[in-house]
Amino acid sequence: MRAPVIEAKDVNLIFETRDGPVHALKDVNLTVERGDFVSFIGPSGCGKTTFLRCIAALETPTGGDLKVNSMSAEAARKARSYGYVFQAAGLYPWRTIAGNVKLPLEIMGFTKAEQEERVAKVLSLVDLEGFGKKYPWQLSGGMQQRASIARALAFDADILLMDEPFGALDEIVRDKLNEELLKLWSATGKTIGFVTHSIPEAVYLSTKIVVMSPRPGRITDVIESPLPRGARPLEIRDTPEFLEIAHRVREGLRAGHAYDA
Ligand SMILES: Nc1ncnc2c1ncn2[C@@H]1O[C@H](COP(=O)(O)OP(=O)(O)OP(=O)(O)O)[C@@H](O)[C@H]1O
Repeated sequence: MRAPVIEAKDVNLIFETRDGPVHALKDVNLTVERGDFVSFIGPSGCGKTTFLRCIAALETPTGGDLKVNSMSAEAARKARSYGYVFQAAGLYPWRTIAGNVKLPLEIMGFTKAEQEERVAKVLSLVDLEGFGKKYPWQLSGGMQQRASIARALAFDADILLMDEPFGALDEIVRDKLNEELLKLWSATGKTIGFVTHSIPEAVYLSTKIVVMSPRPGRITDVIESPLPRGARPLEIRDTPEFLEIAHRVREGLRAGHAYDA
């Protein structure tokens, strides 16, 4: 049996706002195992980002229990258990690509030689060899996002948290990055938590799809994908198995809305 990396038991998070309490997460129960690729999908406000932020100890649940690598989320953050990729690449324009990727390593006190070695390794993992000396503005949006993935991978955390990393990119670039991300995931064996609004993206990438609904933010379905683990050709999206899972996700999203009405 694979080891659990994320274990959420009855996790609740209520934000106290001026307009009253907002139940961003209600009774969330989820186990993510080592090497899983988990997508969180659901309409705006269903708590996808909040849950990812709880895993990263950027938010604290108001109830329940959340373990990351068998520790509290706070301890896992201190142990540098995860890299985080945001929707916007967020690269510093005054630093080169290598300089951006290196930044967390500088902060963590890696030696210069280790920094160089790791930067070369992760830039090659995201297919950006030869671009280390360029500045962010010299790269396309897709390449910038690959650089931000490299930065999140630089210190070799075994969990990668990605909050709609490809949401702002056009579909062709997104397809290519999805394909590359799956290759990277198979090559590294990382556990990935991935927020998306796109059904095809969630189904194409994931071993587990978590369907969520808003008001209160909650999980309405967890789908274990029968598609093969590892690299998947983009054409898999035309197979009956793929379309069947996509249908189940769509039904889950629709059911969540019905509950809302
Ligand atoms: N810091 C905060 N203070 C108050 N309310 C918040 C805070 N962060 C999130 N919320 C509320 O919690 C709910 C869940 O928000 P969250 O951003 O997690 O949803 P989401 O599913 O990621 O949405 P989107 O797809 O738009 O990013 C929303 O109602 C949001 O307004």
